[in-house]
Amino acid sequence: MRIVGLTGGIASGKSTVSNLFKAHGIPIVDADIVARNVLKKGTGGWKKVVAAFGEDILLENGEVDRAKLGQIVFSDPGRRQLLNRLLAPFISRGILMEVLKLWIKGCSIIVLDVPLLFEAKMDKWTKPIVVVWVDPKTQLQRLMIRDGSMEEDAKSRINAQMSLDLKRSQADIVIDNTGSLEALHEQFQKVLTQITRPLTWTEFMLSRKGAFLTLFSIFVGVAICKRSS
Ligand SMILES: CC(C)(COP(=O)(O)OP(=O)(O)OC[C@H]1O[C@@H](n2cnc3c(N)ncnc32)[C@H](O)[C@@H]1O)[C@@H](O)C(=O)NCCC(=O)NCCS
Ligand SMILES: Nc1ncnc2c1ncn2[C@@H]1O[C@H](COP(=O)(O)OP(=O)(O)OP(=O)(O)O)[C@@H](O)[C@H]1O
Repeated sequence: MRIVGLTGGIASGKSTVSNLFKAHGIPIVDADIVARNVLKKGTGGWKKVVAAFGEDILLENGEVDRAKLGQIVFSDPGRRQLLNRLLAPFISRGILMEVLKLWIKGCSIIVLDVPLLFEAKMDKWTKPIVVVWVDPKTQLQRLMIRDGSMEEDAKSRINAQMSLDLKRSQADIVIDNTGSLEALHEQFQKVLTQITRPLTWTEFMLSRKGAFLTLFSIFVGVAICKRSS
């Protein structure tokens, strides 16, 4: 199974791109949805977060007040690291379960849409890594419009993530989403062709599976030679 990593910055257009993958029948594992599920009332993640942040972050119905928790963690790096540390094991486990389900279903290619793919060191699970890049001004504008947020709040959310330029430098494939949706669709078609084509022999040999098969063949070959000598 090929696991494609899809990442970028907040409001850079990951969900827009992942919807295009979905429309082409490619299943998506969305880390934001997994993260929401592991913070639902009564779950292990919820208990840890309530114990660390206190009941003040709860709504009357006992669910986490996401807007309130967001305000706390996006304005305080220490509190954000604490939240990340508490939720990371639940989120990785949740993502792994979703991947396993799709593997059991026999999917040959899936896309992991993870905003913090590099920050959470999940990049090693995925190949190729697609980064949706956008210029900083457009990113800020789109974020403020989408969330109806003030500039200061939007900036603090952008600054809570690794810089988009650094993410771009670590990508296998970059989608520049600064332009129109039509321009995005055009780039997407090329990316789709690129990631759905079969691997060349060299790419396969350089992949982990290829390296494993090569080592395994050498090992079996040596064992057979030893037996027959
Ligand atoms: C702080 C929370 C409650 C705010 O909820 P809210 O509904 O306002 O935002 P939402 O979850 O939709 O996230 C929107 C975007 O914020 C960014 N973001 C979310 N969490 C983080 C974080 N810890 N650090 C940096 N950016 C983040 C992502 O780009 C995400 O797509 C929520 O984001 C959360 O629980 N974050 C911690 C879990 C996490 O790491 N999620 C990212 C999945 S890898
Ligand atoms: N090329 C585009 N032109 C105009 N608007 C766009 C374009 N691409 C995305 N948008 C809009 O920008 C906003 C952010 O896009 P999207 O929600 O896909 O980002 P995201 O990276 O998934 O964000 P998050 O990290 O918060 O989940 C949305 O309102 C979306 O409709």
